[in-house]
Amino acid sequence: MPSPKKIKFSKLERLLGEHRGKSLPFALFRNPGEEEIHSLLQNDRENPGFTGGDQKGFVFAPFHTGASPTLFLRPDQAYRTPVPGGAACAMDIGPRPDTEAREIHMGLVEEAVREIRTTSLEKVVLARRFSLPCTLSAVEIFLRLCQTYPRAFCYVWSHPDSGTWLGASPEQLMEFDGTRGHTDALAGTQPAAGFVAPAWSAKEYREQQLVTDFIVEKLREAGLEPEVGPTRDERAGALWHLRTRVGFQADADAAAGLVGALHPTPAVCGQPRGAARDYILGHENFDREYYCGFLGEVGRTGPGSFRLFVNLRCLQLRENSAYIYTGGGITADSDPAAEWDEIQHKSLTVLRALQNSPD
Ligand SMILES: C=C(O[C@H]1C=CC=C(C(=O)O)[C@@H]1O)C(=O)O
Repeated sequence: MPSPKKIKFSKLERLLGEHRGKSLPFALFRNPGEEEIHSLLQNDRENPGFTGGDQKGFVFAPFHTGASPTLFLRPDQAYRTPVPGGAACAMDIGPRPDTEAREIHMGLVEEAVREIRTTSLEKVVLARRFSLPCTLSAVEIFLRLCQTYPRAFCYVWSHPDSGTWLGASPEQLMEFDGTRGHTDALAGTQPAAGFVAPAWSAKEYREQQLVTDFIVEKLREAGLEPEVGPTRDERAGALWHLRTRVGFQADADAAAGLVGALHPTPAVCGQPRGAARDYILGHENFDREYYCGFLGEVGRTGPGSFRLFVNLRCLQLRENSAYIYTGGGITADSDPAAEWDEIQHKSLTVLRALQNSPD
């Protein structure tokens, strides 16, 4: 990978304009807490695939490998650009009420709760996709996400084999520096009213604990020693989640193998995983494609290193419209109306960047 050249935003926009004109792959991302945009551009349309080892670049993987390919971007050009200031979105916009969609989602949740109460399925994450008109450019939306969510992993990914996706993810799948790594168990959701963390119910703790237990089990199966941290409240835009960080020591091969073993975790799929995945594929009326997949930079801080995030709070940009994806974990105690409210709240993360003109 060439070492990234520092360029101004206006120059980046020009380069991207030319690149997009030729339908060539690129990824722009801003790491949590950073004030710099990283841009990686590939000069052809080849997909080298994600092979691990000494690879350097950016991976974009689907929820379910059967349906969409795992894509890998080789960075022929790499740039660093300060995030330009100014366009954060106001927080006062809400999703449009949609009675029919609400009924459908509540029906799905009711059916899943029945399944959970009568079978070995413990948790399943059920999602919804909806579209709305959008004429903003990908870069414009990306900037709004960066400026509005300084603690999220914000990205835009564009590839002829996947289309254009954007998001502001609060969830790290795994970070690994060559010897040490960690992964996050993130689940449980409540709307944020101010900066005081909410009180959590037993249902939310249980939903999140399932994710931590799954991660611990996968680490042990890989012969690694999980270092489980405390469970904390985590603010993500206008939401709170519960997060437990699990650290480990590993070599590069073991860490790469762990990515495959962990994905998709019960935070985006369910438990037991096979039954939850079958349930999702059989009941959701759309293809998740890259929603609930993972993405991130590979090989930047050394051979075998990576920093991967779960593709949540995301959208797919189409011609003059956007598909928004949002889901939530269903357990035996789930209340269908509350689950609907939860996914409506989650959709606000990207809706704000689409609907609100910052001018
Ligand atoms: C599946 C999503 O969120 C996951 C991550 C955090 C909290 C979640 C929850 O409370 O259900 C979900 O597991 C989504 O945002 O579409």
